[in-house]
Amino acid sequence: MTERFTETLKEANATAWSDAVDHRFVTQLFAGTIADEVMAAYLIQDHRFLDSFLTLQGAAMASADTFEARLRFGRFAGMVAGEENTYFLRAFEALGVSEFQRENTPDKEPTKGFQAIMREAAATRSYAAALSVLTVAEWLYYEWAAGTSRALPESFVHAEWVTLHDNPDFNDFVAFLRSELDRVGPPHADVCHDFFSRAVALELEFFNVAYDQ
Ligand SMILES: Cc1ncc(C[n+]2csc(CCO)c2C)c(N)n1
Repeated sequence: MTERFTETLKEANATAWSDAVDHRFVTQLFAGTIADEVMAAYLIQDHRFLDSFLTLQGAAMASADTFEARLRFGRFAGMVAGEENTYFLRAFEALGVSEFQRENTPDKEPTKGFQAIMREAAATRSYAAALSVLTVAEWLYYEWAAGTSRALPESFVHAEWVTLHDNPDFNDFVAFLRSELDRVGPPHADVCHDFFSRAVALELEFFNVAYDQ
């Protein structure tokens, strides 16, 4: 049997991929030992990431070649815009992050990098390009979160950040993205490799800079 296209993409970026999935951010998140300042710095940047992510998802929805896919993106966008946004607001309150602090914290480099690559992918109007970036953002998070044998940390700030990325809806969406990219990617392999590998590098940097205070 030939290998899935998405598996080939991941293998081409195996080192950066596993450095991100096994990052100390993940280990400390599960252990509940992550410093509040690190978690706060990460979530301030990630809330902005979510904004550009939703923009790219809109582009994927527009460029998708089937009605089924458009429905699937639409359902997921509703979920992200609803529940997920309330997590951020509750977490900011629990961590004592004020609106003033959020508004006056500059974008870090990987946040800017993600905003740029998402705009770039959307501007290509290519479904395969948009999927390449979205698949990294979802699948990589699925891989670190879906450690079934690990107990959940106590604080909801930590525990919900795990369960948001390990639940049936999310896991199903990751499977959907992969199967779409397997289906439409191969004729555009170069474009997919390019976007995929830049997105993996940005994911790793995104974790790294949460520790720069
Ligand atoms: C840097 C960064 N990369 C990926 C994700 C994961 N992610 C982003 S949007 C989204 C959809 C709804 O959860 C998911 C899973 C993240 N949060 N931050």
